[in-house]
Amino acid sequence: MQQGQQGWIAIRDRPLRGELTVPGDKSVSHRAIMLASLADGVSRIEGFLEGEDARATEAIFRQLGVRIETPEPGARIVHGVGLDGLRPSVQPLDCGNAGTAMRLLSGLLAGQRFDSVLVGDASLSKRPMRRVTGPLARMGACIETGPDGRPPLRIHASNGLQSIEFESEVASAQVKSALLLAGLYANGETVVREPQPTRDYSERMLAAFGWPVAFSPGIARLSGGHRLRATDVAVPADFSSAAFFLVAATVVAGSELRLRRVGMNPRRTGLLHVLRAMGADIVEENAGEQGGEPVADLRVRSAPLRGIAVPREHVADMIDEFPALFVAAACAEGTTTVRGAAELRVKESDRIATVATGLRALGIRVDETPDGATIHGGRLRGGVVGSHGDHRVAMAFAVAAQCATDAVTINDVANVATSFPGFDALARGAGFGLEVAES
Ligand SMILES: O=C(O)C1=C[C@@H](OP(=O)(O)O)[C@@H](O)[C@H](O)C1
Ligand SMILES: C=C(OP(=O)(O)O)C(=O)O
Repeated sequence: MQQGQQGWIAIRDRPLRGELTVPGDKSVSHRAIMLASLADGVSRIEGFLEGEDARATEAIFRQLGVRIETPEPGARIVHGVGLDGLRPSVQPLDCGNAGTAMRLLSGLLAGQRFDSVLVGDASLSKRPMRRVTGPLARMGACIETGPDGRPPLRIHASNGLQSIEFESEVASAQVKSALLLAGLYANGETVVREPQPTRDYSERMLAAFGWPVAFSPGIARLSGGHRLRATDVAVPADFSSAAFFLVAATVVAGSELRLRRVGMNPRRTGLLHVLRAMGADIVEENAGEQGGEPVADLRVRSAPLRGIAVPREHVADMIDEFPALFVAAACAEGTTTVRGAAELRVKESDRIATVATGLRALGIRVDETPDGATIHGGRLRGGVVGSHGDHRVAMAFAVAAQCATDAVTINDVANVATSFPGFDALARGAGFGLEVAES
């Protein structure tokens, strides 16, 4: 372990058992703070993710003059300032590790009558921003990027935005949401079309806050000139956090876990279809609704997996689940192929390369392609892997360790707190062998 880094030593312990609730959805938490801040009136958010990414968004809105109270952990009371009530910040706005914060804010701040600067951590500072600044410029926004279209973003005061019809080349909810948020401030109708449908939380939540928005899979449209009305938001548990437990309980023999009240938005549950096609035993129970989102308890029992070709139509619906899926594929019999997932190369790390490198270190053959990989299932052995500062890669290797023959040391895991604070304790409680090691 490198000096000053936090890591894990993970080892197979016992079958995973019990019931657990994973923390609130990150995508919904970001959006709840944003829309509640721009609304007229006071909104209460329940199930807010107490992770660094969502808290970065919260801190930014405080900096922009919004009063946000924390009556108890996981709850927020947001005193909305109305569409034009934000105040400029002299200090840069720090998005930390959160691509969602930076991209959505670029659209929202492009409509303000003041300048803003958005910065991020080392990982976020390497991620591409032209995908949002390009179309926003067509709407009349003036945004300077760092070299090569990377952060920081200097957003100049708006002189008024014009709506556009935009055909996105990448399937990205962040791009779509940035343009819709800019569209709140634009003249006319903003239309976004996507090559594959992506998560529709912005559209659903805008509608819940009373803004007329028309959307169906792959297209969203709204016009400027309305107001947002304060609304209470109940954030469901994050499917992407549940994913690590779905895979772990599937691959560790003798396991049975129940994950309570997991968000089941169909644009998020691609992994469920793929794991089932590989042979997983996952049952949905108590299906219901929470805050306008479908939720269900997921009961998962261990089952042997076989490799498959992941259908391309599921890729966008499981874009954050590939580190976990790669581990499932490593434990499966036969080969699993992933294609059409080049977006993985521009996440918190290059997730194709970082997961492939770690799996190879644990004895698994992985052949990379520019837009995916072929994973040859086999016997995982112990070893040392790095997360490359990527929360989902760290958690995926904690899962991999539960079916490895020896201990796996996972370096650089502090970033897990961005999306899943308390993962290690929850995982240990379910039966993971997982110790924190500090150098
Ligand atoms: O809109 C969102 O909340 C998100 C969209 C996805 O990113 P892209 O839009 O870049 O695919 C996803 O990877 C990210 O974790 C959250
Ligand atoms: C890609 C992710 O988030 P973001 O883009 O917000 O950094 C993620 O959480 O896996």
